[in-house]
Amino acid sequence: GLPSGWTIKKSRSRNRNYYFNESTKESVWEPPVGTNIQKLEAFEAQSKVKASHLLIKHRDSRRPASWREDPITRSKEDAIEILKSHQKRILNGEQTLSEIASTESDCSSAKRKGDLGWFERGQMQPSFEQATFALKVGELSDIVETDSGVHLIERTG
Ligand SMILES: N=C(N)NCCC[C@H](NC(=O)[C@@H]1CCC/C1=C/[C@H](COP(=O)(O)O)NC=O)C(N)=O
Repeated sequence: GLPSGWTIKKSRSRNRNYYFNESTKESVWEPPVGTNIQKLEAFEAQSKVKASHLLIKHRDSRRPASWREDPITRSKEDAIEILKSHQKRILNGEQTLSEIASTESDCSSAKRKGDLGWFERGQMQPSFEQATFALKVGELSDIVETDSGVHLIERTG
């Protein structure tokens, strides 16, 4: 929604967006004249997502250890079977992802019921990011593989 020649940049120092004009090289905090504010707000809204996840690691994980088990020696196939059993219980409403993640997730986020907080593109491993941004708020992913292991993801924001 910006006039041509302008781009949005992320200011690290003040954790907010600013607007940069490629030709004049000027930076401004407020959207330049001619910006379609509705479109800009829609774009900025979908740039961050909030999610919780349940991670089951295996012996080929980039770090085959966790708060709950060290070392982790299960095979990737076994990790997928374990995650499928959790997926079934979540899908039939027996348990929530948060409840299971608290005791079963091999990520330190287990202490926060699997919550990873808000994140933007470029922060998580590509397959995890892609899967999360494809979810609607409240939706549960299918099994997602990353170098960390295998995950179920619930988008919460
Ligand atoms: N911004 C937030 N909240 N934290 C930084 C996350 C860094 C990011 N992490 C991941 O992509 C894995 C997969 C999705 C969640 C995640 C968690 C990993 C999984 O455990 P590990 O393989 O590291 O032992 N534990 C922490 O990082 C990365 N680019 O490596």
